[in-house]
Amino acid sequence: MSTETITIQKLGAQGDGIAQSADGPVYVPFALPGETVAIARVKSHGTLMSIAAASPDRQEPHCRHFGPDGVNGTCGGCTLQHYADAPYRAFKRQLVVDALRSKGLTPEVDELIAAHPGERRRVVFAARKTEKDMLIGFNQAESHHIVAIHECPIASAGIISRLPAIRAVGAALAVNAEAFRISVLETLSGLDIAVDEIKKLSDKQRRSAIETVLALRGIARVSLNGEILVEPMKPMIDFGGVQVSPPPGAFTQATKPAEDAMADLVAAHVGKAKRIADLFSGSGTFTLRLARIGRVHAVEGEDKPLAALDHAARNTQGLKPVTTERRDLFRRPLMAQELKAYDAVVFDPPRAGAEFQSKELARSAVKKIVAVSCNPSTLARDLALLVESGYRITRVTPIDQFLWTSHVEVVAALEK
Ligand SMILES: C[S@@+](CC[C@H](N)C(=O)[O-])C[C@H]1O[C@@H](n2cnc3c(N)ncnc32)[C@H](O)[C@@H]1O
Repeated sequence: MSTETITIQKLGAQGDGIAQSADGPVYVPFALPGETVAIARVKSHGTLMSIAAASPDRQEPHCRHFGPDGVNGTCGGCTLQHYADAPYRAFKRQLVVDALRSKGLTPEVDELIAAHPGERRRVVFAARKTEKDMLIGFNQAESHHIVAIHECPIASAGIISRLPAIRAVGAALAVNAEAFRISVLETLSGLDIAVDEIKKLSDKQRRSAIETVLALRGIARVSLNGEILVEPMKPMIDFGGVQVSPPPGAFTQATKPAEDAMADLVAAHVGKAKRIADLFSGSGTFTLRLARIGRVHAVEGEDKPLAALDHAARNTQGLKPVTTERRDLFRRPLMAQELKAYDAVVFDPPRAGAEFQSKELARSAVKKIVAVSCNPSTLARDLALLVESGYRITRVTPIDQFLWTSHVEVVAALEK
């Protein structure tokens, strides 16, 4: 390890400060562009030791678990909370601009739709039962160490106020000292808690866990490794005025404001299309809103979210017809021939993007396409395929739902 003083030039795609040294780039977490910092260096990784000249954009962090001096270690989330709002938002927008430019695409990119503290309704906690305590928190960056938390500036008040109940659920289910995960979704009827990575549970322990949960307030459901353990209330979430009960551990957008912003953009881009396909539909975040515009065919790889979506669509008045199809869109994308049935196609794949589906869309005559993505680099690859085949990008909007991180969502509209 060597110690040196360097000047940070920019932030990288993961949010680390990057400085150029004689032997290549050095990545320095928690350092900001323009700062001169002393670092302890191992190869290309620099640990921030002290700041010789701070950026005027450096601000007080919102959380005491933050940074190299974080209480009880450094929580691995929110690594950009010391960056002032305006440059932080400009950095996230620029990630999208740069990713598109790397594929030769130069559309106008909107300002970032901002996220705010207290909006996160979906939080995944790291947990471990010790002899003395039930630890609930977040993993320290690149470590199994759990930074125990009792507050969190990004999580919703409904989750933070129920941390004692979440801790009680963890304690009731933990078998031994192994680390496990507790995913919490705040729903209209209470918390939907999905516990994973606990392998063995005796019948006695199961019964006692159920009793514990039933005595707690504000818990709608607890599931263990995907199976419902106890469900005092059906967890319900609202997709544009339609109530859906998602399966345990189902994908939902992490914040309601970002979900609404994405859904509004998707609906606006789809316009008056009468025949719509919603690919990678999940439990119907976009499908159920789009069903107010035209008939929608929802395609998704998992059974349970589709069943939830189907049930909600069948029990809601005033929607146009909704059909569902379980299909592995990575192996079997909707082919150009099948795409003839639609005026508009929305696709919202996982981080890997939708390369094969984009190739088929590129061969199709679908008039409007809306691409939703949580990964600007795979999005850029997929959009480039569409642009090469004659589609025109009409709007690109970056949206923040993972506050103070380098993750950014994007909604892109295309026409032919
Ligand atoms: C980013 S989520 C979007 C879900 C939904 N559009 C929403 O906003 O809630 C991606 C979805 O793709 C689904 N998925 C993952 N791999 C898939 C595959 N190979 N084929 C079809 N769907 C897949 C996941 O189950 C998940 O529901």
